[in-house]
Amino acid sequence: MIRLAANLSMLFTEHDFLGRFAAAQAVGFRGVEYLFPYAHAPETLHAALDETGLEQVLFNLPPGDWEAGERGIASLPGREAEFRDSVVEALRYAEALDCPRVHAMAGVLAPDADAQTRAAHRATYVANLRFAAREAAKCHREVLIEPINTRDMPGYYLSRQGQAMAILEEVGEPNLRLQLDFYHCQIMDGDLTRQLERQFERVGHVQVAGVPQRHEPDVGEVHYPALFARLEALGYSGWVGCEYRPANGTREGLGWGREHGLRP
Ligand SMILES: O=C(O)C(=O)[C@H](O)CO
Ligand SMILES: [Mg+2]
Repeated sequence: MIRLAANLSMLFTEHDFLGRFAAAQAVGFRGVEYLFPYAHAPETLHAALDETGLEQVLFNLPPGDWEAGERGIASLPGREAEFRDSVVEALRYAEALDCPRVHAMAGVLAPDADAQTRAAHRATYVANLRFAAREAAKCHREVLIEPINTRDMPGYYLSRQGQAMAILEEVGEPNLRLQLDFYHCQIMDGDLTRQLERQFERVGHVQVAGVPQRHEPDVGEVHYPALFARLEALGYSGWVGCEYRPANGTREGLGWGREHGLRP
């Protein structure tokens, strides 16, 4: 059974953030994910989950200075203390919201970075992720890494599936897992079904969106019914985050999810 989670950073934006929880529940979503919880007290978000019966399935660690263009700090040399604090803060929220997993964004690498700089980023990334995974293991949480396409996020440090698998292998912590966003995977690597099969044991979360416009999954070049069928055949028991920008209003574009419990 595919369990769909509404990404409240992209869906239901016709409502204010806290109003999006009820809007998602009303059309059949059973879980929610979003970028960052930190603008709200944990108690406020917990109340929104309680009132709707929704599960919190994912959110991101603090990303550095998002407004200034930072997209995570996990691979940035010299920011290790800040990263460690961000792990503690994210896990505080994860425990308060009963959220099983958090995503550590890698950060951006200058396109002209030399080999020494690239090596420093990798070493920092591996050490930071090992710290994060070990801290998360103390409260039975998972930490995820997600390859993100460099068309949407130029210079993002982690952009390829093979790169992510090598990092997971090098860090060597069982609760460090892959956030497989099929949208990014199609843009950067393609071969979606085989990528899923190859990496399945390390997949901690899945996200979907149409390619190339990042609208609903049934808009664009990816045939998601085949991927959903493969996920079920493989026995995927996690969540599928609906991380897309609706082509029109959120409710108008939910027809694709009827067979997965959505009620447009
Ligand atoms: O960009 C994405 O696809 C993500 O899932 C990140 O968590 C937020 O940028
Ligand atoms: Mg994603």
